[in-house]
Amino acid sequence: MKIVFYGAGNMASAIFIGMIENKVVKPEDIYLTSKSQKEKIKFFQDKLGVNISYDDSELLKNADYVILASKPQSFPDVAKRLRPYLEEATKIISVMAGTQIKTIRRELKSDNPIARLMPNTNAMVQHSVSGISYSENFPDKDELVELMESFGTTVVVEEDAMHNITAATGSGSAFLYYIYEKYAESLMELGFDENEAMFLTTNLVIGAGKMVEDSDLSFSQLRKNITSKRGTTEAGLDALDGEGIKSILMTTLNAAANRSEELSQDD
Ligand SMILES: NC(=O)C1=CN([C@@H]2O[C@H](COP(=O)(O)OP(=O)(O)OC[C@H]3O[C@@H](n4cnc5c(N)ncnc54)[C@H](O)[C@@H]3O)[C@@H](O)[C@H]2O)C=CC1
Ligand SMILES: O=C(O)[C@@H]1CCC=N1
Repeated sequence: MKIVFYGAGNMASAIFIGMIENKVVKPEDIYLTSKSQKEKIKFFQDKLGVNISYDDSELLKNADYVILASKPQSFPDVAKRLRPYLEEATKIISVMAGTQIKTIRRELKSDNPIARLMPNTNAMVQHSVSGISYSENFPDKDELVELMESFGTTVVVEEDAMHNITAATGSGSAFLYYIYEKYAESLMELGFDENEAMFLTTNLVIGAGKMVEDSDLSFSQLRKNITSKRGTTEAGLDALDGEGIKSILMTTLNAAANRSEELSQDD
């Protein structure tokens, strides 16, 4: 198997590190190229044993998969590199937010099989939840799902649903990290110093994550188990509802999904 990553930034590296750590793909099957991060990909070569190259003809020769992992705005440059050497049977997997299959096809000027994948950086710890949608001519879907499940779970969706998946889980962990950041800052306002605030928040997040993973209870039941009648938790939750937590989250998710739609119209 030969898997070539065009782009070796935050998302690509989470994917290939996740794949390698799970031993589904051998480091020697992975090829990296980039534009801006030459030292970083040298580091990946030395640390992980993956291949690196800037020669598109060498990269694309007998490639089974090409992963498009640049920013959407850089895709025209990436397409220019791919066009002369792309072989017919190579499957194209794009993680770019908002870039539609028809745009990828148009820029590559090819009928290659294309799938869009919307993963998240939890791939690095094999916990991405990734949306997948396929072009009509995509063969071996099972092989792709198996590969993508080496770094988490997958859901197959129609391409239109990618905007919502991008908001919900592509961007979703950033929304949660931001809440943790603000939680730690609020603890500092309560009077904890920075180290204490970080220690308390980090352990709270890890503990809550483990409870979600290990317990069969719903989020709502886990919350109820902490909430005493007329107690401290009830007071805090009433304040959170009073501030409109649900509507804040809806505004957040709608803004992200709308941006994905806008990116698809830039095509
Ligand atoms: N960061 C995330 O959590 C997620 C990102 N994505 C998508 O992944 C893509 C990459 O995002 P990040 O990894 O965060 O960006 P990044 O800025 O960390 O990495 C971009 C990579 O593209 C490379 N690149 C740019 N022009 C190139 C060219 N002409 N040839 C080869 N490589 C080129 C850069 O050198 C760099 O390695 C974006 O399209 C984004 O929508 C999708 C899901 C989650
Ligand atoms: O912010 C972005 O556009 C990308 C897509 C999903 C997560 N990061």
